[in-house]
Amino acid sequence: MIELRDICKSWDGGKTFAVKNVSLEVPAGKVLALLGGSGSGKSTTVKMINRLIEPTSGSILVGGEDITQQDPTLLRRRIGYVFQSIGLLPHMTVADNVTLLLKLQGVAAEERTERANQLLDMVDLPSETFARRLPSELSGGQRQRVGFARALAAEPKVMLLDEPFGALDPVTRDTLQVEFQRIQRQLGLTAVIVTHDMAEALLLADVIAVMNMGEVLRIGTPRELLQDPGDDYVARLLETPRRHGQLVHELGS
Ligand SMILES: Nc1ncnc2c1ncn2[C@@H]1O[C@H](COP(=O)(O)OP(=O)(O)OP(=O)(O)O)[C@@H](O)[C@H]1O
Repeated sequence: MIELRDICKSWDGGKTFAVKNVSLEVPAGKVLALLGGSGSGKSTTVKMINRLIEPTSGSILVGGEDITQQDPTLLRRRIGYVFQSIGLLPHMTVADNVTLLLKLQGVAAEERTERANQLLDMVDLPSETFARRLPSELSGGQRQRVGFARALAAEPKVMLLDEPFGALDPVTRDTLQVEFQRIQRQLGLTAVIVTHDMAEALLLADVIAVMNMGEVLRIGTPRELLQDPGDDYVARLLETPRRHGQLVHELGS
């Protein structure tokens, strides 16, 4: 469903590379986690899939079609995008934020209201309570749910998520991760999720691509990485969730 072929991105005419020779495939209905430290090229990679950033070289296919042949605005309507700062419009109600794209597409008001209510219920924000609120009247976790609902409004088959849970407290984060997984499976979404958290990648992804300094160091299923990290950096990333799990287990036994 998503294919990156030998993608490079340089911001300085080829002296350095933010992303270097990245090739990845995400089959339909699967979740790929792009995992790595700060500045490793994760966001740049994901933003090239919806043409917020243009690659220096290489090609990207979504649904088998080269995205450079597609109108960026239409492409972005087909691809849901969730990011940490969410970007809700402050003067619009939650319902209007969720269905803004549908309004731009000319969908009638009555149908938009119905769709907003469905989407809000789906992300566990009961519409009778939340639809008429303004973003400023929500908690961070609730705003992030609205961001999800908005990304789902145009019924995308592909979803890009850039650190969607990064700013949330651990309990809200855990709840939203589980809900994302439920919705992703229910709708059969193909997703790329950017994270620097190995535990999150292990829990949510079918395949993990570990990035460092713009390159993909290792690709594998969570099980494959756990059984054979194949690289010192990957092994170190795996140590933290393992050690935390063991410590918690020991404390409780
Ligand atoms: N607009 C830009 N102009 C110049 N350099 C950029 C630009 N955007 C990103 N970079 C550089 O590209 C590299 C990769 O950045 P990117 O945002 O993809 O990293 P990341 O892995 O998502 O990091 P983080 O986890 O901190 O968000 C970094 O060295 C960054 O400084």
